[in-house]
Amino acid sequence: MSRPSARLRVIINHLDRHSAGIRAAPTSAQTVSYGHPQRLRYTLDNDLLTPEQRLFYEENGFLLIRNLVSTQDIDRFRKEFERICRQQIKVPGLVVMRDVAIAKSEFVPDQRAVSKVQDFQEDPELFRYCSLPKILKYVECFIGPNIMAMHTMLINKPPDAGKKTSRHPMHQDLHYFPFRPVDRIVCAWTAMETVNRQNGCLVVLPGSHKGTLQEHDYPEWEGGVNKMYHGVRDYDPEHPRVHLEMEKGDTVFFHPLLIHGSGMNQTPGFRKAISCHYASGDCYYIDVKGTTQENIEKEVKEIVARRHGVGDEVTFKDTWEIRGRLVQGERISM
Ligand SMILES: CCCC(=O)SCCNC(=O)CCNC(=O)[C@H](O)C(C)(C)COP(=O)(O)OP(=O)(O)OC[C@H]1O[C@@H](n2cnc3c(N)ncnc32)[C@H](O)[C@@H]1OP(=O)(O)O
Ligand SMILES: Nc1ncnc2c1ncn2[C@@H]1O[C@H](COP(=O)(O)OP(=O)(O)OP(=O)(O)O)[C@@H](O)[C@H]1O
Ligand SMILES: O=C(O)CCC(=O)C(=O)O
Ligand SMILES: [Fe+2]
Ligand SMILES: [Mg+2]
Repeated sequence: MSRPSARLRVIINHLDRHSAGIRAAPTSAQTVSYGHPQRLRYTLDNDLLTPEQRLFYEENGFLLIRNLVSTQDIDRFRKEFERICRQQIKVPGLVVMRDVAIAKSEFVPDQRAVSKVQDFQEDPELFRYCSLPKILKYVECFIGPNIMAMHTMLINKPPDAGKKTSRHPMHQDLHYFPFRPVDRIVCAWTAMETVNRQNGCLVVLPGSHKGTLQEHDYPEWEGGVNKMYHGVRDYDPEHPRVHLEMEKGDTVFFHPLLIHGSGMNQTPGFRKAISCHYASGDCYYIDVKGTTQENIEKEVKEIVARRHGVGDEVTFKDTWEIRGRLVQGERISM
């Protein structure tokens, strides 16, 4: 763990004074002085992040890197997504999801109705995203050199059909994950076009990663909620939040306890983003029995049972072990 330099302490003071809205860095330089190096808990020593960036992640639970993924790469991901939607290729293990407002209507589904594809680890073109050296260099700063890609998504948030079902309730991604330690997990989420309040950008509660995993359940939304879109149970809409407006290629890295969601898409276009959740190859699986994660375990097992006609022999852990792919270093205990 590095010793904060004099420069770092200057930056902390600077952040204190200037981070309006976003929670400032430690309230005094003392809290990360030489005597307390353990304060840097969420990032590892590295040559990439500036002290400002490192402290920002420590304090806020996310870090936004502008213009990280190239236009060429994003255009290729978009083309591949379109091929999947047109059913020109079939990807083993891929989950295609339609918005609940469309799935539950008489509407004849066309490719435009796909709101999300998940688990594209067997699609070499989309999976390239998870192995991009530019992304992995950042991921390593949070979880170390052994890197597993655990969960992949391309989110195609549809124009809201009028029931606000395009929203994603505020949640912590750790709710879905039966592995630990929590600080060795990180999400990379890249905007595939401009994302703003109009088309439903990410909304985050800065600093919420310092809390614990909360109880999650379906929010009581009149217009319905998408399958598995659990939200934190006692969501306080008064909590200060930050809208992450991003341009094509901008990438945010965030901690799995950070409370986040996304607003409704009030534009006629589909809002696209691609993401991957990474975990260290030396993370380990936990049994979620008796924890707040029991409800999601049950739901996942029900879906697996229906889709694959299997019973209790497939565990929650198995569903993750099968999906995980090593992208750098060693797969030790995952
Ligand atoms: C960090 C992680 C964060 C997250 O993972 S957030 C949550 C991510 N979402 C997921 O994991 C996706 C879960 N979705 C799925 O597994 C599938 O899309 C789902 C819901 C099982 C549907 O699978 P399909 O193969 O399309 O099956 P189907 O068309 O025969 O529909 C079966 C029943 O499901 C319903 N359905 C489809 N899409 C839905 C939706 N978006 N929300 C709620 N219900 C939905 C559909 O109406 C049908 O219901 P019924 O049996 O007719 O009553
Ligand atoms: N009861 C709830 N439980 C969990 N999450 C919620 C709840 N109500 C709203 N949210 C989530 O809070 C976030 C903000 O939603 P909201 O629609 O109020 O704002 P927005 O559309 O992002 O921004 P704007 O203020 O510009 O409309 C979204 O992620 C939304 O899904
Ligand atoms: O792209 C979005 O709307 C956020 C999705 C998300 O947070 C998730 O699926 O876990
Ligand atoms: Fe999420
Ligand atoms: Mg709104």
